[in-house]
Amino acid sequence: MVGSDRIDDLIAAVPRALALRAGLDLGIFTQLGDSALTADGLGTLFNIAPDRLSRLLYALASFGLLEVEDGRFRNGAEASAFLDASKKTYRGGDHALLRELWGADLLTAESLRQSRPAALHDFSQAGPEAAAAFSRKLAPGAAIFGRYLAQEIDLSAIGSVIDIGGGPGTILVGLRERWPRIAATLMELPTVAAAAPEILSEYGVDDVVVEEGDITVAPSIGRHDLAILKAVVQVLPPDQARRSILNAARCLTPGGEIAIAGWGVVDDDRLGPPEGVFLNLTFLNLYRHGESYTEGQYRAWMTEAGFGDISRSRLADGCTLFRARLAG
Ligand SMILES: C[S@@+](CC[C@H](N)C(=O)[O-])C[C@H]1O[C@@H](n2cnc3c(N)ncnc32)[C@H](O)[C@@H]1O
Repeated sequence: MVGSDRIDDLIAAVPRALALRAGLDLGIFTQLGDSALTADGLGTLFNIAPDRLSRLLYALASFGLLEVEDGRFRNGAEASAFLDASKKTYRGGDHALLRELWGADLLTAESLRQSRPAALHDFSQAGPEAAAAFSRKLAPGAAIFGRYLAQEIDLSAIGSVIDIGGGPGTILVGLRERWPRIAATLMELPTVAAAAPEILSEYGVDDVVVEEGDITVAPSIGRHDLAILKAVVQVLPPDQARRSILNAARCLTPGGEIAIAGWGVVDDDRLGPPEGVFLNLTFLNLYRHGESYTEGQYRAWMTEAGFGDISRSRLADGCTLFRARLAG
């Protein structure tokens, strides 16, 4: 008889992910740090009744994110490495963004039935407060991506980098932890650009040049050795996606490099990678036109823009990275 293991596994994964989210929302993993605390101790620190909090603590312990011994809870190895905000390897900063994305994901059937995004997110129409709030949600993950990118690309010969559609601009923060001397420019739509300096200053950075612009209309006013477009092409309709890459090429010096990244990329058969396939559903709920474009589409747009040596790789967090270079 055919069992329903696959369906059972899928359904079982959701409550675990939601428990993880609650733990991140409360800051449990960070509060625990390297210590071991009882539910009473944690309850006092969070001002939450211990008998209620302990349900979450045991739930997190049931799948190994926490460990429990003699009523004391401590971080398991993975939580200690990736969910404690005091660690450089922290990955939990995205939880505010995930709240928005998972909320949107619940609306997929509705978006399809209504032929419109049920949780519309329009970057060009967002007011200053909404734009700043969204950039804040992006900031921690973008800084982490900047660190990944700094490990991936040798930037020793790069004098100037531009992060196009960089939101809060914190990719540049992560990148320059390893390559501090590189001049950095953020190019963004006006409302998003306006919010960036304050967020960057919270990361201790005040020397990023913030340039207002629409990459689908014109390139940067400057020329740079590296242009980054992360999670930008995927939010645009196809004709604008193409133009964003054409204009990104015009931001570069001869021989300059482009790094196009995002989870919103799919193989030409559209069956993988899972990040791109499922983010494509999230996009149905958020954007009128953005989507996970195929590798073939990205390659065609880059080739048309004059790029050669096109390569595709996958970063540790599942993000797709295309790299390519203009002729010298
Ligand atoms: C999903 S966010 C990604 C932000 C950032 N790159 C990151 O990965 O955290 C998409 C960003 O693209 C920007 N954007 C959208 N259309 C743009 C355009 N035409 N020109 C410049 N930026 C644009 C948005 O304002 C937004 O900050």
